[in-house]
Amino acid sequence: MASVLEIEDLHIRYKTKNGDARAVDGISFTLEAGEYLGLVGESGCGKSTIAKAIMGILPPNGRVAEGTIRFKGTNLVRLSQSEMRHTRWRDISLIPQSAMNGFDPVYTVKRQLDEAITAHTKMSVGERQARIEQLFSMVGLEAQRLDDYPHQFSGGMRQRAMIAMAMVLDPTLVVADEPTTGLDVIVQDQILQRIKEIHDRLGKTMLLITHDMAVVAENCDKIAVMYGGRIMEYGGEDVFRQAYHPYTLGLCNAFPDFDQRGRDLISIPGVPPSLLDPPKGCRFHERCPFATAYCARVEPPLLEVAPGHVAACHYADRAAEFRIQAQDPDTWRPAVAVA
Ligand SMILES: Nc1ncnc2c1ncn2[C@@H]1O[C@H](COP(=O)(O)OP(=O)(O)OP(=O)(O)O)[C@@H](O)[C@H]1O
Repeated sequence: MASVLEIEDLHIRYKTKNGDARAVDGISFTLEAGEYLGLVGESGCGKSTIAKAIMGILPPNGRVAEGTIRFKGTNLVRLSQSEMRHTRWRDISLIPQSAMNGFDPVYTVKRQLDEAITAHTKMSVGERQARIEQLFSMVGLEAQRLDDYPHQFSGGMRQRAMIAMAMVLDPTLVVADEPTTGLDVIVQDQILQRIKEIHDRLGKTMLLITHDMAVVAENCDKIAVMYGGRIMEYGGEDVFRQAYHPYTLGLCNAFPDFDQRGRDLISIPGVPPSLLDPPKGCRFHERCPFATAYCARVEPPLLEVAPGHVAACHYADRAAEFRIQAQDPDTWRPAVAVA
């Protein structure tokens, strides 16, 4: 049987006045039914672009230049706008960033859920009412709030309602793109908990996009680490526990609560590369404390480092040594000059 989502050698470009930004530059990954993948990486590495391409909502200056996005075997890249409209929400839905979620302020939340059901199904009034009440209960909203307008909800409640909207047509795949942005920490936890419950109880296939390593470590069973438009490391929970890529090691160092070591946070020096003209060789070499001249010249392929675990580092065989050195702040202090 076909995988739920199979992305192969995906390249996405944005036209800008300074040239094409290669936001996604040769990415492949697969999501099997019921998997929960966390896509993590610093701001600007291309995470949201992947979400938009899956949903078929790239902005006008963005395009898939190469590669395929297969949903249950169908290449979404080849679908017409109207075919994609049919797939969106019914088969694949999006939980967007809470700061910019998509309710219309002039209609009640119930009416907006009802319209989504009416547009895609032939349910009777009674069936629709029952479905909406079930969705409200699933996301932890009280039924007496059904007739409220979006502005009568708190930010956290609106995001719960947004999760209900994403689930309204019982899609196979749910993409959550930074779903807790702008919410306070306690509400963030509650929202992530709800999403995880939906995954666990309904067996939904999910893709969670976030820059927060701790969120991915807590929620997801598969992890992809992105940098500069490419995947640097991919696998199960071991991606964080037994990282092979120096970038993953650097990200783990930079996050609080990520482990119980009670250590100081260490940030990765420098900034991510420009995607208008990405560096030659390994995209991370300019910030990597372990890089050599070879890294600046030759791009490392993603190779298996352990069963079900791949990493794109020429020196993955030295990972045990890197893991120890990466815990020393001095390792990350100087900008690394590569001859
Ligand atoms: N509409 C656009 N036009 C031009 N360039 C864009 C556009 N949208 C994104 N980009 C560029 O594409 C790259 C990837 O952006 P994207 O939003 O996918 O990254 P991200 O990892 O999701 O970042 P963030 O966490 O900040 O949302 C960035 O360099 C960004 O500047």
